[in-house]
Amino acid sequence: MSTPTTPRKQRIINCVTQLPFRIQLNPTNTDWQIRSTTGNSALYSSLKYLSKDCPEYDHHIVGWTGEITRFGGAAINGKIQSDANNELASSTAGDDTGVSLSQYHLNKKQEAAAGADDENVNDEEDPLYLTAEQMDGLKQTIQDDKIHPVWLLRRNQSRWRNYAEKVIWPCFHYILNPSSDTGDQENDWWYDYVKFNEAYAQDIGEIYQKGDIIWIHDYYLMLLPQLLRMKFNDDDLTIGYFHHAPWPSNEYFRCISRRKQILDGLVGANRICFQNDTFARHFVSSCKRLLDSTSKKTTNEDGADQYQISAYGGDLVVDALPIGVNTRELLEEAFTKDIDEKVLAIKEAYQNKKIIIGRDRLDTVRGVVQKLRAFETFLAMYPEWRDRVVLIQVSGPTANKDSPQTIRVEQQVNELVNTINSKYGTLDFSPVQHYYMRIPKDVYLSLLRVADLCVITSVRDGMNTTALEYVTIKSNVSNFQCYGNPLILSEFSGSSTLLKDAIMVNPWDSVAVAKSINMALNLSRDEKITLETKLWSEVPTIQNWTEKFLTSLKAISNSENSTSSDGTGKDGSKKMTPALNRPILLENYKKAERRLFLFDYDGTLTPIVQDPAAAIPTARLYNILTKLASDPKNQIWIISGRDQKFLNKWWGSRLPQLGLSAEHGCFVKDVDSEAWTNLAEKVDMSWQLKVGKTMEEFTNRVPGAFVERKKVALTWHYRRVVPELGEYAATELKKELLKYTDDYDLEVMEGKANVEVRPRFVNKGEIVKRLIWHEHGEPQDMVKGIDQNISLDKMPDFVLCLGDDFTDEDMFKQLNCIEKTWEEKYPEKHNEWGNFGFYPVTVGSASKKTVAKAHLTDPQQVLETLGLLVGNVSLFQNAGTVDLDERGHVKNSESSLKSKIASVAYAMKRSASQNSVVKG
Ligand SMILES: O=P(O)(O)OC[C@H]1O[C@H](O[C@H]2O[C@H](CO)[C@@H](O)[C@H](O)[C@H]2O)[C@H](O)[C@@H](O)[C@@H]1O
Ligand SMILES: [Mg+2]
Repeated sequence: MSTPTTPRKQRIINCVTQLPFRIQLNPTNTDWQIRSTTGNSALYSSLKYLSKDCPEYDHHIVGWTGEITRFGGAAINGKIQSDANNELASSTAGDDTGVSLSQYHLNKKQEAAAGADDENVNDEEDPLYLTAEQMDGLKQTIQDDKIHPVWLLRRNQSRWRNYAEKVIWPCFHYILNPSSDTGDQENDWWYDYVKFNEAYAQDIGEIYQKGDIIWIHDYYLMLLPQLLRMKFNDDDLTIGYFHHAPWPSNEYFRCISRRKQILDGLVGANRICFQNDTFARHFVSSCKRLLDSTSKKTTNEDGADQYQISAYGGDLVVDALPIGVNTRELLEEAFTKDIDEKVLAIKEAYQNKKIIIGRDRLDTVRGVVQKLRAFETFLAMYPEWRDRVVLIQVSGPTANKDSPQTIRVEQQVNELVNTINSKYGTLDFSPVQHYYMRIPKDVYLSLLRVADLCVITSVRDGMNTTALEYVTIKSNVSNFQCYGNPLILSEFSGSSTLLKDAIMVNPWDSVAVAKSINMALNLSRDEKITLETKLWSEVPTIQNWTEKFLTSLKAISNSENSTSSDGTGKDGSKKMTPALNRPILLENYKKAERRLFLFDYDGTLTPIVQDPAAAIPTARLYNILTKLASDPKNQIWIISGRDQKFLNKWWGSRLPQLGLSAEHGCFVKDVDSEAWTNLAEKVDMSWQLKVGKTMEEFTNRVPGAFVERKKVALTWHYRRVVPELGEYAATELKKELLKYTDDYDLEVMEGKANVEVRPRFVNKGEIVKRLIWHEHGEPQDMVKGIDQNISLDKMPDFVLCLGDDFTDEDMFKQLNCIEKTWEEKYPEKHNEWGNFGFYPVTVGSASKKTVAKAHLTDPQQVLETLGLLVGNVSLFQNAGTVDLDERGHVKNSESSLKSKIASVAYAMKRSASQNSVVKG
């Protein structure tokens, strides 16, 4: 009799920037204190909900420990202490069973503690120094096999935050920092940002199981989706990314120097979700502008807009799902006897006064300055309210509290508070009560309850959870007449599209805000209740948000797991192309005798730029190709859509050793020759008239478009057109052009922001076929037919074919086809890597739809790879992503070696001192 098997629970790996607790060490003994953190309450309550209330999931949390510090207070022995704001830590990690830290982690930590950073050597005063006993203490304290800390123990622990907090965060909130130095500092920050993401990828690698759903949160981890794709190269891998912050307009986003890398990292996800549709749209337009992606707008099951993005040929879904709050728990916590008393006490303190509350972080975007200005205007405009209203403003410190901008905001706030209080206050009453501090949750809840009005004037935020919490509290009918009081909300807050029935204001317009405050305070009870009823129905619960996000990810996972016969997902979209294995390529290159290089030009050897005439080769590219061409074993061909004129100007006249093929195979110039063969000579060209005319008509209607007329092919370019219009016009143009294809045997091709027409019989694949079935090094006769009886040892034994575009797929197909033929014809003649040395490599992301066998991300990586072959670039520089050793140093780097040596030296020093203690 077979025993019934329990179905496997769906595993969720939730990746957050920081675990929901802080780890602190008692300075006087080995006790650890683990406290739940404040802030991020919505996200953490989602984690808590998944861990506690969703038995259908096996929920794992991966997150950085945050800065591990010492604390001054008394130790709490081996117990996790939760504070009022969040209890996740106690709920998920509170019992004393099991061991959460794998030996791997502890070893890592121990070595990190013992080994020096590249810039430092440990000493016992270092707050990061952990003895073996302290380590054991930590091991016993964090006991949960569902929580996976990411240890990043370099001396300067906050380094991991720099790029996210100093570059990304400001830009995402429409703040552009002036460049402070030559860019070196930003480079360092970026380097750490990459390493931070790499560390997560490494740790997830330890726990990942096929079928897991990975959910990544927010802008510290934007490279992680693609890193995981590359790591697992698993068709079943489902990755969702939720962006909690705002996403700026492309005009801002494109100011980030690493903008492409960031997008490239994100598009590894299957679904990317934002707080509202505006952010989703901004993201889509960033992808269109910077990644050349296309998008299709549809609607999701809730009837909201959804975008199907095709980035580098891979598909992903982009939409909005505003986060919610744990309304049930909040109401339970807010309506207790203890808080009743606090509410009464506040009311008592401000008798006969209306209470306006504000709770914001004190940074440049939360609009505290704007709020105070508006309040000042309000008191000036409505003298009748002067001693009848108090504004209780609680401002919490922000992560960037030492930045000059934050310091300036602090000064402005202090000045405004003083001005208002001295102008409109009396000896025994100040109309603004400003508290610059973190307040405990019970105080916060009391304020929400007692408020007659809440004013939120942020100039930019993702989702203002204070707004949601306020509306939740006001939904509860209780004593103290606090039910249904109104909310004033900035139209720039991410929550404004959700809480449509709040009283909307422009925080930059003090007079309008002042009028709104007056109006809100004068609302009748019925009006307030009507508003609140509507608002309350607009607040999402955290449970709903969590479930909706996961349900949509599960749907993606199910559809992609049901593979079609060719082994791809149902829609064929998420078959991942692995990164090119460059060390093996190098080895194969070295051993090969007859090497053939087949290079596409635009988007492969040079980056795509606005103006085709500006896509010219760099000196570095010349150097590398000159070196490559100087090796007699090498034959190099550029097979491009460009015309002869362009290729001659930049290549033929400078490096005649290169073979050239222009206009997708219409014209060919052999290696070491100047003569061009026209393979389209006999083709009827009368189609050019009609096609040209149609293209011109579209050009006249679409500002920014233009026609590139080559000898044979005609190309309609729309890179400079507004993306949505360009795409629409290209689709329409294609429809028109398809009308001519049968009469003239033409092919209409969609390229990168272009539509191109050429005779069907030529394509890049045909050229490749000719070049491979050929005696290596001998001159080509382009008119003669192909001889497939040529012996294998005369044909190339190494073919590196690189291309970025749709037309390059013909080359890859041809290579795959020849490889197959050779497999059958010469089954015994594989090289030592089990193949024939063919490398069809696409230039683009891993998620691109392609028949290539590997990928390089961009022309930069192409150059590095070619540089590697000619010895210009070391393997380490060429690594592409940063490969870390177990202490967070780049693998095989000098600092890694130094750190290892220091670690050994330290261990020896320790054992020597222990021995002397024993002897003593
Ligand atoms: O086969 P390729 O060498 O990749 O050439 C394909 C087409 O490339 C050129 O257009 C593309 O690159 C331009 C420069 O970066 C860019 O501005 C344009 O939007 C791209 O479509 C070229 O102008 C075409 O003639 C080639 O067919
Ligand atoms: Mg190209």
